[in-house]
Amino acid sequence: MDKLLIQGGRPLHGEVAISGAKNAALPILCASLLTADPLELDNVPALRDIGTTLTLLQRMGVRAERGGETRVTLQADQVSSQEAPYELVKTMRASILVLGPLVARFGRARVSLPGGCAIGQRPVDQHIKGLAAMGARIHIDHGFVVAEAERLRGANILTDMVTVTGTENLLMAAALAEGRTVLENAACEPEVVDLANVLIAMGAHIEGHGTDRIVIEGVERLHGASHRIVPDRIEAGTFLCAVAATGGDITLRHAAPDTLGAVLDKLRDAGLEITTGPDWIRARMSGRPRATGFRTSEYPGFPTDMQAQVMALNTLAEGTAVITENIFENRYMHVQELHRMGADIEIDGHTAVVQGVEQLLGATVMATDLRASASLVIAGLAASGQTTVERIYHLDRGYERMERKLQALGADIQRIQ
Ligand SMILES: CC(=O)N[C@H]1[C@@H](OP(=O)(O)OP(=O)(O)OC[C@H]2O[C@@H](n3ccc(=O)[nH]c3=O)[C@H](O)[C@@H]2O)O[C@H](CO)[C@@H](O)[C@@H]1O
Ligand SMILES: C=C(OP(=O)(O)O)C(=O)O
Repeated sequence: MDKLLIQGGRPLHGEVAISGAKNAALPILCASLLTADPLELDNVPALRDIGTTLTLLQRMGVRAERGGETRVTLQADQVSSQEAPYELVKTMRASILVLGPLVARFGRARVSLPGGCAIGQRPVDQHIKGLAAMGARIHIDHGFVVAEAERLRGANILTDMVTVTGTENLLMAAALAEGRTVLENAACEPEVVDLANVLIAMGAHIEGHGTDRIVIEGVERLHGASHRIVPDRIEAGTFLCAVAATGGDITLRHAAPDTLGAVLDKLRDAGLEITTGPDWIRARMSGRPRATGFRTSEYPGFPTDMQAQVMALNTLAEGTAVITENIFENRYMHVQELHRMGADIEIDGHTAVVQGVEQLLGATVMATDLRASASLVIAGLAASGQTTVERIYHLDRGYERMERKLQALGADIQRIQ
């Protein structure tokens, strides 16, 4: 299993290109199931999860052709199976995003329940509730969600909580349903907006995307489209945390600062000097960061996907930061690993109290989930001595060869087998 070897203490300098957003690309790849026409995508990130999704779609009969580094063309004109097997779904929970499109276009789906996940139980009951409201006959059969419907009917759906992939599944299903669907308590994330924009380009009638109330007038069929995936705001935030921890001066290219408001606010509070343009962010840091507490919440609040990374920054900060994780019930797996590097963090339920220390010490640590692995890399870049991060397949799920991007910024980091 690959590991990362990091010699800490080097400031970061230079430019880094931000890749397309994982959490936009995943639902948009699944949207290819909604039409027999080609869906041409650009700025698709080269990530483990993208590979898994393409494998899943190809197993169903979707044709997928890569054109160059970041271009993918998909065509679902020869789909032969509406099944998503456990061995793929268990490695990537976002596989549930084929459920809505399969039922909407083919009238049936058999998708494995994702199973457990490091950061929480992450059920899909709201996805099921919404599709049932649209007339799908759904039951759980030996660990699979089995759904059938001659044609989905529009419905008024109020989800019990804000769910990003739940909103996305129901948005895709409603695009081909008969009549009007209203999604209340919908997710407002930029990745949901990007999906809606692709669906509109494919001929869907959608209004209110980006707000908590989305109205969809279903159509008989959708056609192909071309689309460029939005930049990954979490990758951008991760690099900003890295330079805030190591010191230095970096510029992020192909970024979307307008999707990072809450994160930029907190990192400025921590002492990061940030300037932005339409598609770039420059960040300069000298001296020790200041402790910066936050509470995670749905967009546009502080994103849970940035919690572990800003916690890593806080372990080195001057003062005490109080962090509350409100989205997932077990998203502090990185804490025990940060402790191994000398961090002073106390957990009390959903709250973490981080007392900054002068210096972290390099150690061998183990990645437990995607953003936990990013927080360990950030800590290793700032620590004194060598840090080995094990099980970095977690990191590869959501970051495109992070070590190469960091090497280009001057970090001493190597991938080893
Ligand atoms: C591929 C993708 O886009 N992943 C993102 C998506 O995950 P994902 O869509 O899985 O996360 P949700 O927004 O659905 O989860 C939010 C909360 O609702 C709960 N819940 C959700 C659905 C459901 O049917 N029942 C239920 O109880 C979850 O357990 C969690 O506590 O949004 C999360 C929250 O912004 C991000 O951390 C993930 O990076
Ligand atoms: C939790 C995340 O992704 P996923 O929902 O794919 O596990 C993430 O991107 O931080």
